[in-house]
Amino acid sequence: MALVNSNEMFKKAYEGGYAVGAFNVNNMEIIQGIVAAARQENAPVILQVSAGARKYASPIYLKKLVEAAIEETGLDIVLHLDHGEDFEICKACIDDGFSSVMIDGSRFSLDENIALTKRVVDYARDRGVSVEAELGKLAGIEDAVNVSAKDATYTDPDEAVEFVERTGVDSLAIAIGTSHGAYKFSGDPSLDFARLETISSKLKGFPLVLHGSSSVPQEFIDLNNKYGGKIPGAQGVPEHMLNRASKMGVCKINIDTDLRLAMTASIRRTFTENPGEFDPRKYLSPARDAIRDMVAHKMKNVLGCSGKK
Ligand SMILES: O=C(CO)COP(=O)(O)O
Ligand SMILES: O=C[C@H](O)COP(=O)(O)O
Ligand SMILES: [Zn+2]
Ligand SMILES: [Zn+2]
Repeated sequence: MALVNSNEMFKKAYEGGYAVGAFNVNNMEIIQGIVAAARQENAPVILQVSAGARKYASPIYLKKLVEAAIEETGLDIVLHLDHGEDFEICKACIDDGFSSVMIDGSRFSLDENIALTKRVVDYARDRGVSVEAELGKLAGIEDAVNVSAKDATYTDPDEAVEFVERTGVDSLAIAIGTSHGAYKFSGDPSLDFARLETISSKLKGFPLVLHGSSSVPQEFIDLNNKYGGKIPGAQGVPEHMLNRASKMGVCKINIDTDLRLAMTASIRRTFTENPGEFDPRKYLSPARDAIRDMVAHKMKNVLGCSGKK
């Protein structure tokens, strides 16, 4: 039981043809729900913290909560920075004891992205911290920046090879049609599997990452809307597509929106069914259970990582 980097986890995932779930955490109940699922499923798990999460909860609280989760569950857990926007935030997280960081230079030119990523890799390597980078641009909302579908660019396979060679990065997030948030497709959902196939065949043995991989289950949309929410027309990545990707060199699959939907649906339900309730424990306990059940379902039926701890 320890805080571990993602290298060994990804090696096993690649060889085993499954993906590890990377779930965004912002508070105690979310962390507890996710690790309860990991323990129940005997599954590897990555807990990731965005810049917004650091701002909301303060890094020290999240770090201590994750340490508590490791101590309580006996699991190996990766504590990962999600979408680090510059060298300084990556360095701060590494210095704070994170075991993995993402440097997201996807908004820069190839050469600038490579230079920035290499700088983080050089700093992280000596400290045993794994580094994820991103090449290509996802549509959707990310740390309050909204990238429209027309500005999204899919990852070029040859650039991906050059990027990995020149940076020495440990994993790479690619753009093949997933996007952040609850509105991923306006028509039929589709991912560019031919592109994924090309990238993974050019980068044999190398772990790829998919961001924006919530499925936005209709069940949660319906529950939210039934109990007073207004989330019409939301659409995610179908689970069978994520399952297919998990067997094609994608070793890490990022999920945040589905946690938000599960948690909010449960809280809305409690409020509607028990309008007199005002004890936070009474609405946060079922919300935590809803997260646990949703994450366990992903591990078992989508990512294929149940039993792979
Ligand atoms: O990629 C993510 C976090 O980095 C989360 O994606 P979703 O918005 O699809 O959950
Ligand atoms: O990539 C985005 C993640 O869902 C994190 O979202 P956030 O920046 O609102 O915490
Ligand atoms: Zn990005
Ligand atoms: Zn992301």
